[in-house]
Amino acid sequence: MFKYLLRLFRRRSVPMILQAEANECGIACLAMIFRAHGVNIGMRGMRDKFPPSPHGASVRELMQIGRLMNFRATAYRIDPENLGEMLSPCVVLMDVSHFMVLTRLGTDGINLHDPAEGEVSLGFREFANRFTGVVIDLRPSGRFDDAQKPERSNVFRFLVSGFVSQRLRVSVILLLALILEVLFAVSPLLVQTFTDSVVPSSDYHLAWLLMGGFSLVALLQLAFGLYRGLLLSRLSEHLFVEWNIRIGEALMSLPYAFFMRRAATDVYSRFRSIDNIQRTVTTKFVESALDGIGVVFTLTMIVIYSKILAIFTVLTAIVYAGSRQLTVDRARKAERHEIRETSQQHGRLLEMLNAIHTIKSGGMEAIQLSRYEARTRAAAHASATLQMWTFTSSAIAKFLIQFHTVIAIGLGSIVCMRGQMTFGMVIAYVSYSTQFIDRSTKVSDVVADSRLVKIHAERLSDIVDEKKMVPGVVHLPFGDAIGIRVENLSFGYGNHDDDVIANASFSIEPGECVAIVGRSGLGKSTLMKLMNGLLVPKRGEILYDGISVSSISPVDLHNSVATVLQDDQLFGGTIFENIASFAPQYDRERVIEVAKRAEIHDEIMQMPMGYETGVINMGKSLSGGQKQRILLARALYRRPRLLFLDEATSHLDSRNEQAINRAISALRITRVIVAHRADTIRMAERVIDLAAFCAGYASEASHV
Ligand SMILES: Nc1ncnc2c1ncn2[C@@H]1O[C@H](COP(=O)(O)OP(=O)(O)OP(=O)(O)O)[C@@H](O)[C@H]1O
Repeated sequence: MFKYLLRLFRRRSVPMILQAEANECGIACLAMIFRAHGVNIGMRGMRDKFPPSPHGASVRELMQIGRLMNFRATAYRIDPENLGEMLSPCVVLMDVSHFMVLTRLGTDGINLHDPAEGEVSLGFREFANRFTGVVIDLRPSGRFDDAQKPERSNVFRFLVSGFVSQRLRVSVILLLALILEVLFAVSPLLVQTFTDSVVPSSDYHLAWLLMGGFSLVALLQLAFGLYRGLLLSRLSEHLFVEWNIRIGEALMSLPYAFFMRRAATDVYSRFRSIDNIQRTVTTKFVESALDGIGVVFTLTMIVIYSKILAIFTVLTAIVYAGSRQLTVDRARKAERHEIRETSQQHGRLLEMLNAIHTIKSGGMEAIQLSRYEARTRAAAHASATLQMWTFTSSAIAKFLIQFHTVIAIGLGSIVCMRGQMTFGMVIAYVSYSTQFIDRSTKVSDVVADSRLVKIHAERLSDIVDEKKMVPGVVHLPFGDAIGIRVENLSFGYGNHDDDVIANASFSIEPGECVAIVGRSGLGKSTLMKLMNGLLVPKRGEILYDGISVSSISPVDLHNSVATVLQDDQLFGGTIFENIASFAPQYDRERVIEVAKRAEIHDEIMQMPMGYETGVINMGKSLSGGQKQRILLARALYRRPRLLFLDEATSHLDSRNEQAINRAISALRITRVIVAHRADTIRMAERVIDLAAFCAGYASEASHV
């Protein structure tokens, strides 16, 4: 009870939670409101509890989620000028279909948490133009489940693990940095000795000695600096490889559903975040690791020389640290914006390249180019804004260093004229204080940059912290063909969307050839992806020889089941490699044998390089029918005991199709075929009409 009251009286500060997918703005806004009221939930928790539909969430769905979380949810239609009646925070619908959280209504403007962009402030007029008038007000209606643990991210552990094998290298880099610090530290003392001892006493011998000493110090600095640079570049290389490979591994262990929800460019841009982190960590963090020690040492020295002058120097450093903190929020926003815009620009370019035939044949060059231009301009503007913040802080740093040097020399000269310091001491003081300012600005930069790096780490968290597939461990029993049993299977793409497959139950005997039919868009490919384990059912089960697909070991699945989907791809490499799925050692005889069965051998032999022909540009150099037959050969190469074919012969002429149908009919394995063409359906021993499952009743299919 006490905790509940405490929560009610606590000031509502709304945390910023960013969406990772285009369709998640609604649940991200709810997560912000829930967190503001003390519920421990983040995007991962929201996705688990309320998986977003690919089409996004409606106002009604968001209200339902609010109620399920013990919040009183009310939706209003309200004019912008009456918004003052609302208690912030609340969810507002902007730009037709984008949800944001309104956090503050002020006379100067309106503050919003935009899950796509971060914090935004809009003038009243701009807000009114973009606001749809729809508001969702959410307030706790009782106790909510407090037992949920706060979501912890594994990104930090992931990043640190990259350094594990580099402990020696990092230690040497730090040691060299320490030596360089010491060498830097003695330089001002040498200058002081020169000025105060050598010049007044005209001691030529000492002068030569000190010159030799200076030169030696400079040479040592050069040698250690070069060696440290070498080690840093090696460390950079290692981190780049290590982090990219580990993220690649994490990505590959994610379920297929993750990739269905994301644009490829979004995932790609998350890999770019690794470059950013690696560059900042190696060029700034590791390099500046000892700047903190340098700050303490140089501060001690300037205090020893003059306490009054030290106050001025420290004040200068504080001004810089303050200015950096003031600009870092803007810089963070600019960084987020830049990532988003650049990713969209790359996306548009990739889209154009992938659809180049459509563009060329449809004469759409100019219109597509103008769409690309708009994205490029937006990305360039975002990049320029980000650069402006970088330039601003470096210009402030340069100004303060220069200003400090001039004033320090001036003040030092006054102190010298008063006889409180020798001229050599003034020079040494100026030198130490400049080093102090230099190091303290670097420390401020590292503090500010760590907040920028956090943005990139959060983006990696989307891959690192996402729930991985748990690989099965059960082995399939030996045999020639696999029998399938589908039990009460239901599946829909979003939590709130209608089920595509509803309560389907049927079985396919080992060795049977079954065609799944139904009108376009009914769910044939979806059923096939469920049956081959790519998608996870919402309810019900799929069993191979009595074993649930999800519990079968991936190796057994790979060895026993092959699938050719409508949009399957070939990879850069030779035809040999593609048919053998890039196995390190493959059986050339078998490649040729399956290519003959897939009716593609003769055409491959007519190519100048035969099976060594490179599949340039992911198969675009091959005709649609040739590509399909190579994909079929690839499936057959693995000697599957269960074969799924989804429109696998749709590009073939009827002669080739009939020949392949004959070859598939002759296989003594279980075959599940999705096709529209009558010829292909006719070769099946049985037809399963999907309409039966979509109409809400399960039926055993009729025999042909
Ligand atoms: N990734 C997805 N996200 C959301 N909805 C999807 C997705 N893929 C398919 N759907 C929807 O699921 C339904 C079934 O699609 P599916 O591709 O399984 O149909 P199909 O019977 O194979 O169609 P076709 O014969 O045209 O290939 C369609 O309404 C489609 O819009």
